[in-house]
Amino acid sequence: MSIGSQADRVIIFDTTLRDGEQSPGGTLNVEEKLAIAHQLAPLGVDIIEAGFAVASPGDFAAVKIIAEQVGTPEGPIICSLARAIRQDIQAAAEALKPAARSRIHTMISTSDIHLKYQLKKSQSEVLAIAAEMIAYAKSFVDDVEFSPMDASRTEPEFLYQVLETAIAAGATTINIPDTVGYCTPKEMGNLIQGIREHVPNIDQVILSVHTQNDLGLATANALAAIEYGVRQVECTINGIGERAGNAALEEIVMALQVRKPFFNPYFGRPVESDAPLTNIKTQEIYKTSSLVSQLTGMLIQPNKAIVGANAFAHESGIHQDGIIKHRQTYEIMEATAIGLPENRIVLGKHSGRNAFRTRLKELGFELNETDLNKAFNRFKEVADKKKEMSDWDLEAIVRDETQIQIESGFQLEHIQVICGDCTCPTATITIVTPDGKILTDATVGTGPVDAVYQTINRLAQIPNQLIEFSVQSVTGGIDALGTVTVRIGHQEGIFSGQASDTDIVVAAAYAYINALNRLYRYLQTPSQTPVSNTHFSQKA
Ligand SMILES: CC(=O)SCCNC(=O)CCNC(=O)[C@H](O)C(C)(C)COP(=O)(O)OP(=O)(O)OC[C@H]1O[C@@H](n2cnc3c(N)ncnc32)[C@H](O)[C@@H]1OP(=O)(O)O
Ligand SMILES: CC(C)C(=O)C(=O)O
Repeated sequence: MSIGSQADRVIIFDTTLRDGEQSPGGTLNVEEKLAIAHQLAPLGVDIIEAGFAVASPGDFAAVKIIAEQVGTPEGPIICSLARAIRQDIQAAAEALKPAARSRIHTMISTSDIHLKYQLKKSQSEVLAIAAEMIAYAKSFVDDVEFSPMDASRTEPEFLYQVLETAIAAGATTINIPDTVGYCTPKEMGNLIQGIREHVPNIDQVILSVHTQNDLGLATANALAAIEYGVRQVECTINGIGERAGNAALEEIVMALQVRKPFFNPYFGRPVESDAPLTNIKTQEIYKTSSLVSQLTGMLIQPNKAIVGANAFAHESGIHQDGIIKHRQTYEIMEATAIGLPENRIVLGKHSGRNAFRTRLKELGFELNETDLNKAFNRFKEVADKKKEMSDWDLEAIVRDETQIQIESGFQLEHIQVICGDCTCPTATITIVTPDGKILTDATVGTGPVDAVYQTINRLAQIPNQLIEFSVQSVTGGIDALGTVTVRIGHQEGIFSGQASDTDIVVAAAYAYINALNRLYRYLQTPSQTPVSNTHFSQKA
């Protein structure tokens, strides 16, 4: 089957900042979105869906500043989502104005269940709205993407009709969302094939797919869609997103890279062709993944494909033996391909700034002198307690020491905790309040962390609910750095914080203070900040 005007490689549409940000508790503020967008550009994504401009003043500001700073003529296309509603399209167009190349992505549901219960509209009404709103979006930008939401559960005949109408109205990309992650890969293939056979003008546009991960099939479905001629995939870093998330960018890209001979024929190329299948600079993957995890507070499971801590680790003897004899016995790709360093020199308390700087550079962190010095001092402190510093320790340190600074908030001055099996866990804590007061208090709790949190609550006086508390050991060993992630709830919003230390009670205190500071900042300027806010990881 010909793919007509479709691209000769897979266009990577990154929606980390829109659908990814819909992860409960994983939302981002403007500075954080901008920091991620600045990393998505060198990663080489073709399109950044920077947000949903109409959703909040914060999201509008984020789309606008990303359009200004990242949407340069050489940079990616900047996109905003919009419902098929004038007000949404106007907001998107306005926010996107500064971008050299911009796209409005408008969508409306097409499945019977959505029409009946959500939109309360008939098929003919939806058809008319789609045509009118695509034409309206076209009056602002040439590049208009249309998504029939819940496409995979839409009656095929109606779907074909909507798509034909959307293309006639001026859509330049047609995106097929498996909104509820319901498809199997075979069904996805049939769905795309059906569209390509029954929508007469489909070859005039780029065909795209958006796969959700409810059944853990998002990447498989995206790859199946590619086999059937889709030339744009919508995906997110680390696969984050609404509910179980989206297809992970790093999985799709590395599958296309590692299995190029398998995919080449679907692009009409000889099996052995070496032409790239995406524009992604894979060496930027690891760095991007860490940044997204850090700023969203969404930890990466150790066994996550490509970017998990265990993805390139070999635990068992037979595997280690094979790896020593010949790497490819148990590795289908090299860690360096995603930006991890090849030779891991051991850093410890005797290491100097140069080795430290070099290793950070290998890991993808280029720090200015101030940040480097801060991180180096912390590195020395931790190295005094730990024999060996792993790459993950270094990342935790850089994460803690170099993130975007909170302008105002509480600071933890001192913490002392007494616990054991014959005493009441007691925490004595001193904090500095945002207006400079130094306050000290002590409280008993059911355990050391409970005592710490109760004491901080008495001092800070900001009511909230602890929703999640998790500790992750950064590396193995008794002296490992522990990273604590905390999520707290306050009315509609969820705020999270993260911090690392060799003492997990200390890390817990800093993580909690970081989350509280997010909440505090939100309470100071609610209209400036998204309703559901995110973590902030800072250890003073
Ligand atoms: C599958 C996806 O990921 S879609 C993207 C989902 N992302 C988000 O929703 C995040 C941002 N959303 C928001 O901030 C808010 O929901 C807003 C600003 C968009 C809308 O807020 P509100 O005006 O208060 O509406 P609310 O969210 O309660 O309900 C959604 C409304 O949009 C309508 N709607 C939903 N999708 C569409 C669409 N594609 N086109 C037109 N109308 C739509 C619904 O029918 C409902 O209308 P109703 O109030 O007349 O029943
Ligand atoms: C807006 C669309 C593409 C979406 O996110 C979905 O349907 O899941």
